[in-house]
Amino acid sequence: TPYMPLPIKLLDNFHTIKSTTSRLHGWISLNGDYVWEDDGIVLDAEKEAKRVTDKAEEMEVERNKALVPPKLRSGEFKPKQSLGQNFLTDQNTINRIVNSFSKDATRSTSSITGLVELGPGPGALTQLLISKYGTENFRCIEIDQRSVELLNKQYPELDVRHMDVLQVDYPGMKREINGEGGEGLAVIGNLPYYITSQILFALADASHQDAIRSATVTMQWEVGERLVANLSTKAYGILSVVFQIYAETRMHFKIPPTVFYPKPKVDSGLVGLSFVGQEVLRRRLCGVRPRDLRMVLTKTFQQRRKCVRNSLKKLLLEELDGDAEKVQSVLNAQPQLPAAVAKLASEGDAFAKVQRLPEDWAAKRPEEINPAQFIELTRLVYGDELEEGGGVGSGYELGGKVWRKLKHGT
Ligand SMILES: C[S@@+](CC[C@H](N)C(=O)[O-])C[C@H]1O[C@@H](n2cnc3c(N)ncnc32)[C@H](O)[C@@H]1O
Repeated sequence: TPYMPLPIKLLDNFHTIKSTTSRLHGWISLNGDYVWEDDGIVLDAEKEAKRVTDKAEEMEVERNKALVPPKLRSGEFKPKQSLGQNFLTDQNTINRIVNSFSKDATRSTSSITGLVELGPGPGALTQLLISKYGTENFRCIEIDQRSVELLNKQYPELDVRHMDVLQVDYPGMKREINGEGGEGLAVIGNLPYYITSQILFALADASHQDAIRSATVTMQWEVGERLVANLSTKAYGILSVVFQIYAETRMHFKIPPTVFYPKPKVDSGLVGLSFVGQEVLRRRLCGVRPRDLRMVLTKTFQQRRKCVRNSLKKLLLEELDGDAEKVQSVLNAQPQLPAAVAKLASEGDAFAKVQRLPEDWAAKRPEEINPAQFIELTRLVYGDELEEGGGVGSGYELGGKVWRKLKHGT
């Protein structure tokens, strides 16, 4: 259908087809049909890819021209500050957010099979999402009864759930839409900023069970900066470490206060997260338990100016029943990577390649330790679930609620 998202992944494949044989074997048209070389059609792959992209964007612009953000009659829907209600009023920004969502959600697969909007409010994003994806596989989560009523009236087919976004059972919702073992959900939302971190941590937990594939969400600019922060910067902290282990993160663009009503006092950013999924996550953690990682991160970043030796000493004393000698020997250890991680590193895996702790790790501050190294630091303090032969122990659960218990902002 003309409303199908552009199959970016398929276009990637399409390039691959050309590069391996230096001749074009096939191409994909806008409606998802393949045409094979055998059909007698030979095209310039890059030109065709560009043509398809341009055409899709042109159609998108045309289609969205008819849309305007919902106008609320005065007195009908007074924004509540306590619920973080800052409504989008600019259709161009709405289009850009939804376009970024489509890209994030189709990075590893060609189509979106289940989507969830967090906090639809009066429906600025909802309207465009329905026009692109329909209502069947779409769920909205909203705590404000007024919004639920408004959306029910406007889109009777749409499933709007009147509930707290922090109580969503994502694995259950995924099963409901896509069945057992189906694709993870794609999440979108202009979030209520007062619970941003908690929402994100709940998504990380859900990704333990492959319930979430991607999230494209607005947040306060500074929080977004923390998610994508590089090592040794002021913004680097728990959010950076967790989400750079659990996902690929990207800052799509900055959003000024002027496109919201009422105008927030801060700049916003649209962040895209593509969760790596259970299999890659298990490989990255290689037997380390997420709840232990959480403890190490909390202890070290609580005292971000202190070196790791000092901030972990108390924790180690507790773990090692007060045996100061053992604590010293851990703090002086030069740990090797587990064989499975070393193998990945030697094969060029970008994450594993930087996973080994440096010699002077104990003298470093937490902001100097990269996300992969935090996994090794946790292994050192708490051990892991690896068996004799180096395999991951049976019964090794990633966990249901691990991250979401963290206090907001830490
Ligand atoms: C920033 S507004 C976005 C509204 C709309 N999507 C837009 O872009 O114009 C955040 C929305 O989240 C809703 N909300 C706030 N706290 C919530 C919670 N705990 N659970 C579910 N929804 C919540 C608010 O009622 C509001 O509609």
